Amino acid sequence: MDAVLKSLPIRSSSDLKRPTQAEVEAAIRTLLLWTGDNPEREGLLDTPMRVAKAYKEMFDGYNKDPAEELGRTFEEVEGYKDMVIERDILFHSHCEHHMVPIIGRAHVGYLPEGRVVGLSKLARVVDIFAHRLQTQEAMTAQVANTIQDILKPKGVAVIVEAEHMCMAMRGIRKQGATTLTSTFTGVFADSPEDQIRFMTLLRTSTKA
Ligand SMILES: Nc1nc2c(ncn2[C@@H]2O[C@H](COP(=O)(O)OP(=O)(O)OP(=O)(O)O)[C@@H](O)[C@H]2O)c(=O)[nH]1
Ligand SMILES: [Zn+2]
Repeated sequence: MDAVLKSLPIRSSSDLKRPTQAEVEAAIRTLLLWTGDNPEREGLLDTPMRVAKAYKEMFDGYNKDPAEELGRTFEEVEGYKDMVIERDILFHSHCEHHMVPIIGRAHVGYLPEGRVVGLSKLARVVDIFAHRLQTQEAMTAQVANTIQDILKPKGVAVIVEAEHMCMAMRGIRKQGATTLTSTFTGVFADSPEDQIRFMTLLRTSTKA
């Protein structure tokens, strides 16, 4: 549990009182009134309950510890010394400013140092951080730094590209604009050559 709390972007659990289901549903009912709709009409009667359930699922990253996902490692495959890259990891997150979706993909690579991790675990780490309120910069750094700290490879490279619905659906209303962020740790941090190789491999495709 301590490890979970350490990885959370919040102060400390003692500062926070988790609301009851009834309190959450009342808050959602207030939001329904804020839209101008009538929470008593038939179609909206169960909406507070459904939204509370949906929030539990969309924000389940607060209850998960990325260290657990990265804890099970395998000995490096003999003879393989190069980068391991999992690209096009699709994710959904929510921006911490407006609580509306961020939709994008993450590309995660690392240079193994003795141990490798199951490929799905890289995507799980992305999802854990995506399922919290985020800025794209923070999420990118959290994914890279967590893999670096727990797996301790020679280096980690993470690139995230995403569309922020708060820029598409409201405010400036620029549909299709995407934000690119990157974090390079370990040997990647000081090696433009490795960063370029990572980006070159990301663009490499054997698909027709
Ligand atoms: N750096 C960064 N900014 C973000 C991210 N998600 C949303 N934002 C921006 O956060 C800013 C919040 O700006 P504010 O002026 O406080 O809020 P606002 O009046 O709703 O801003 P507008 O979106 O310009 O209408 C906006 O410029 C958003 O585009 C993110 O992941 N990273
Ligand atoms: Zn936003």
